[in-house]
Amino acid sequence: MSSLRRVSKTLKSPKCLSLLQTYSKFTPFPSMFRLNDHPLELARACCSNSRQNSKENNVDLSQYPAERIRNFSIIAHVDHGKSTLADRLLELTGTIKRGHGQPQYLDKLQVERERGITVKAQTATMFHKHNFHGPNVAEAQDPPTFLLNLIDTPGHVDFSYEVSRSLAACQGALLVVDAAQGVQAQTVANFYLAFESNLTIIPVINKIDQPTADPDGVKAQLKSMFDLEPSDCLLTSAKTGQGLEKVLPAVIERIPPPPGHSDSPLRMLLLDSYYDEYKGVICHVAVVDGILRKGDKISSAATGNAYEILDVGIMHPELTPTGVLLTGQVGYVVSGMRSTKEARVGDTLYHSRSVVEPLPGFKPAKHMVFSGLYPADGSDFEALNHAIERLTCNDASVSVTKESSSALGLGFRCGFLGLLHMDVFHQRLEQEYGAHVISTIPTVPYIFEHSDGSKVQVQNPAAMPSNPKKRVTASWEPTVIATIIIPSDQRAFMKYRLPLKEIVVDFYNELKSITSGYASFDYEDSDYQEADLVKLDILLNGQPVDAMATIVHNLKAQRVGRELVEKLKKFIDRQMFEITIQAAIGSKVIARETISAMRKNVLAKCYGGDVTRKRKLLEKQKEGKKRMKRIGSVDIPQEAFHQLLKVQ
Ligand SMILES: Nc1nc2c(ncn2[C@@H]2O[C@H](COP(=O)(O)OP(=O)(O)OP(=O)(O)O)[C@@H](O)[C@H]2O)c(=O)[nH]1
Repeated sequence: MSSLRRVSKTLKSPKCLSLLQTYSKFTPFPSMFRLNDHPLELARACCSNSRQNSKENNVDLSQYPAERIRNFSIIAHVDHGKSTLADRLLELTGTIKRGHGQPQYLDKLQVERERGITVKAQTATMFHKHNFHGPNVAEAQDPPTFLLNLIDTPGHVDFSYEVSRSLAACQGALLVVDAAQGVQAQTVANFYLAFESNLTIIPVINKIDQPTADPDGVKAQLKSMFDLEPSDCLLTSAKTGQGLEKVLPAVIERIPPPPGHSDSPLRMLLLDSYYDEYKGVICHVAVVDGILRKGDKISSAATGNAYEILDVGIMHPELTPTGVLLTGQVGYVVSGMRSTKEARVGDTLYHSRSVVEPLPGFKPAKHMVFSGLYPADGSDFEALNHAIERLTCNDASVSVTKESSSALGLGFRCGFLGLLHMDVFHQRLEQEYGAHVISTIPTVPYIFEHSDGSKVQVQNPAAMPSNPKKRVTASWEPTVIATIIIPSDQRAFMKYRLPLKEIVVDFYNELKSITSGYASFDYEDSDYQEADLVKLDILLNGQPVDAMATIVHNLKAQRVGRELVEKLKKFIDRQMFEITIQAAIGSKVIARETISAMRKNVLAKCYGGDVTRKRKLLEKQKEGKKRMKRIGSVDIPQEAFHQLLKVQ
């Protein structure tokens, strides 16, 4: 028997197999290992694997057991300085260079940079030396290094789902409050999110450099509203750097290390994902128990699918391969997931060979606003489908179902967490995927009861019968509990129950403008209440346009109908025939406008024989036509659809 066959036979003996199985629980073999492999090959593969696992790209994660890890979020009301503070902490730890020329480093999306808001939570890993026990112990000479995972979260109410998901990976949070503005509506909402998740909360009073800063006043607010001790508050200016040196020591000393058991079977929580053209789906994960190594075989508790870990690492601050993630660490994995449907946020990933109890996951996102999304050019349906699939990988809070409209063709009905969320999703589709999209009037999920006692939830006005009075016996609309804080001389804290539809369109902007930007607003969903609802149809030359239908309160129908037809008249160009625009409830027309006919000859001014000029004008006209949607015989510019979103 050759030596190779002898080794192979020995390896296959029952005793050796059971030893291997026990051993492999702790030291996974490279994925290409098979029992018939040559022992030298096997040894080489194991060595290179462990080298790669322990130290890849100069980051040796084996030095960071759970007690040297801190996972924390930065939460705050919008604009109180989260992203700027995150920048300073990344600079302080040398994770990014000072003056890297890109403020709000973690706001990576174009839409975030343009609007100056955070819409996606972002994670970055930092390393920081800290002398835990004071200067008298031996550690003072060479203080230990801690691995800190920072998650910057959005402040706007529409993205609080991102915040609650981020908190699931953390044991603590920096609650940032503007020293001049004090506690605002999202400060309250975010405090309770963190408090209910049992996180250690470190209050940070930021922007103390402002002339109107009142840190003592804010300390008193934090004490009276949240029972946070004034002596626990850190005072900082993320702009001047004042007080920042106290932030990371507070994180390390006050926030507990992640719990979890390194010797238990692997359980990873899938926090987020996005699609990369070269690597496929990249998942952000938190290792709750056990150890993950490159080459491991993992399974998804949600889908049952199995994958091999092709790459694993941390965000330091960009993807940095480490070959391994230990208990309590937050990082990324690439596992060959092809479709975004496979990466379910909140899923538990575990070693395929083990049996584990799935982690609790996240509460499903509650969709407040629904709107139809259609390709501006009907033939682009597949391209839009592809773009939506890719984008929902990075924004799992959007619900998508296919629908069709007689006016706009094949499209999608999407559920969003709010109007800003809808707007941002729309903008990301255009900017990141080049998709040209028409959105229909946003609607909230209404409930209708029919005479036979059956109830239906209607997310698309087109799905509601034209004459509700005949077939519908009762209707209900969703409401919210709104919190409004006005930090004027006499600080007012108001709580109202409002119909959701009322706050969906422009309520926030109006509130800001009538209070000169001082009021802040947040809401949580509440019960349904009975309401007298009707479907308002829009007709162009007598033909109802399903994509423009909307559901409104009977009392408001007249005003909304008038506004809609006036808006349409303003944005539809005169065409070669007369166009009538009507708003109707059932067969009753409640508003009407007419656009008179004209003959538009773009060449009319081109007397003389300049062929190139004529051609240019015709090309321009053709381009203009592309941005039109033909409904029946009427060309409607995309802008008209956009304007309708703002009515009500
Ligand atoms: N004066 C002063 N301005 C600050 C300070 N920190 C942040 N700012 C400014 O406040 C504005 C908002 O800062 P961001 O860091 O974007 O706030 P944010 O909380 O991340 O905002 P969202 O992500 O939209 O919720 C920016 O113009 C910052 O330059 C500070 O300490 N002092």
